[in-house]
Amino acid sequence: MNITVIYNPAAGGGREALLCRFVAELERLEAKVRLHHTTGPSDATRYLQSLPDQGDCVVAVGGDGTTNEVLNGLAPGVAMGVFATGTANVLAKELGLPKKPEAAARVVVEGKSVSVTPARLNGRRFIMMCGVGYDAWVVDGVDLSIKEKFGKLAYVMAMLGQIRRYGERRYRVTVDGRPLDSFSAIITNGKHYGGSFVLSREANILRPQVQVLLFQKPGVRFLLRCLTALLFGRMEQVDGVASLRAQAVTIQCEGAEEPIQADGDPAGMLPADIQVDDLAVPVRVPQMFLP
Ligand SMILES: Nc1ncnc2c1ncn2[C@@H]1O[C@H](COP(=O)(O)OP(=O)(O)OP(=O)(O)O)[C@@H](O)[C@H]1O
Repeated sequence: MNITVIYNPAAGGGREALLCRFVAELERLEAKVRLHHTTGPSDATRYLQSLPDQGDCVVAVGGDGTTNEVLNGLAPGVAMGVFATGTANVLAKELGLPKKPEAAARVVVEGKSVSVTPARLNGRRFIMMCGVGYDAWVVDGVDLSIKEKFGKLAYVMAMLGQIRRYGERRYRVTVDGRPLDSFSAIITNGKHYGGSFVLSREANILRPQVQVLLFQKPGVRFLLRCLTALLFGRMEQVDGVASLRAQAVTIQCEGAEEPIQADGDPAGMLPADIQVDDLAVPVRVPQMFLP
């Protein structure tokens, strides 16, 4: 098996020792490994696009941002693997990927491939989720130096910092042609969010559709109810949260510059045009994986 490993030395504060163990196990399993260290944002995508042959599988070693950049450079038909060394690692939680480097390497070589259909946000692919409103403000508000030192705590601080703003913007979200209003929206491919929290029990990463969660009531008390429900995996039961399956979504916000996040990183500004992609990606998962 020919494997291209893309390692982000900045993800999760750097995990060089884990990378070495991961690569050693791949080689022990007789894989031929080509290793690339990313040099900055978008480097993974550019590097992959420059390769005449990416091999049988490209493995992202990093967090969800690295996986996103690998996904956007992946050639059609090439499988994608993940060894999660980032901060939140939502995709790894969704796919039940092991944390230990040796076990993660075995999934790449000895696991199975499942078809995951990403979606496109303004033309660029994402694999887990994108969002506007509170969700995007939190991603935008993360202090990167705190994230580097203290990991997930940076997200908690950003969440607290943005709570008061919730409800200040109303978005027009058109879900498969149906116009709806919302004070925040998350468009998700999978069930998980922010690590191991379950955002949507309706979502299924193996289905070529996205799940649209709309937060349709304003007010800090409503937001706190939603955040509490997230802790217990009961978001879709909250009165005022709508959960809809969709193929195509547009999001607009009149008269304001509003950020979007995709796979946990800033992804430009509204308006947003989100479409389920035409092409599925084979993703390496454990033999036992069930969605
Ligand atoms: N050499 C580098 N130096 C600094 N940043 C980099 C480098 N290579 C890639 N990046 C950027 O680092 C960002 C963060 O990486 P990533 O999201 O994988 O890790 P994380 O934020 O720790 O994890 P998670 O997204 O799971 O919380 C990516 O968006 C990528 O553009």
